Amino acid sequence: MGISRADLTAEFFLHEEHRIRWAAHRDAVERRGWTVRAVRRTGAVEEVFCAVVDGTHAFTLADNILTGNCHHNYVAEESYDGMDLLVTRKGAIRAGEGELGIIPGSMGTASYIVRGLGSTASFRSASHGAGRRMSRAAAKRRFTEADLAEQTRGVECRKDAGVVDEIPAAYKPIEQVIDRQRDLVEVVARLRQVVCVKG
Ligand SMILES: Nc1nc2c(ncn2[C@@H]2O[C@H](COP(=O)(O)O)[C@@H](O)[C@H]2O)c(=O)[nH]1
Ligand SMILES: [Mn+2]
Repeated sequence: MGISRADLTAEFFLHEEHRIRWAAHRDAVERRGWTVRAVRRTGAVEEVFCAVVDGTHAFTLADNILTGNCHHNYVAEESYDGMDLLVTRKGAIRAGEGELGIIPGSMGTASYIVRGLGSTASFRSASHGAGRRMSRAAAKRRFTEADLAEQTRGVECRKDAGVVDEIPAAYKPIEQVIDRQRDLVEVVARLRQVVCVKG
């Protein structure tokens, strides 16, 4: 995967020094046709944006925001009003009081790091993402690769027909989805989409 200078805008860069370096080398020759065939150790040290904490699957973002893996399809034994229940979170995350979670938008829109408010009305749960506004089949009928390229402009990601069913317009507006669950979570950080890797 490569990030091409020509595809980037100044807003892409989180660090001022990186923005300045990019601006100074804008006219550098692009090597779009190149293919990575091998990766070797060079001893070079680069600045990174997050660090994994051993054993916990947690990592920190800029400003020391601690976050981590966030499951959204599982069953857990939990107690409510003295009753021991099996809570199934299928397309939902746990939002216990003070617990951190991730609520993503789509390939082209923002993601949110949130902190649960522990609402028992939702069995301490919140949404696991913006959620679909149309099926994968409907998205494929309605949108083209060109629409996908347009809606993911500035994001380094696949833009081919194979992922048109995940086009941003196939999902609900993440800002609205977050707004409508203010009683379940508080926003810790809004993350701007830069790279999206499909597994
Ligand atoms: N940041 C991204 N968010 C995405 C992507 N594909 C989907 N989504 C959002 O997450 C939920 C859950 O997705 P799922 O594929 O696990 O069902 C979904 O409702 C979207 O709001 C993505 O590529 N990047
Ligand atoms: Mn997806």
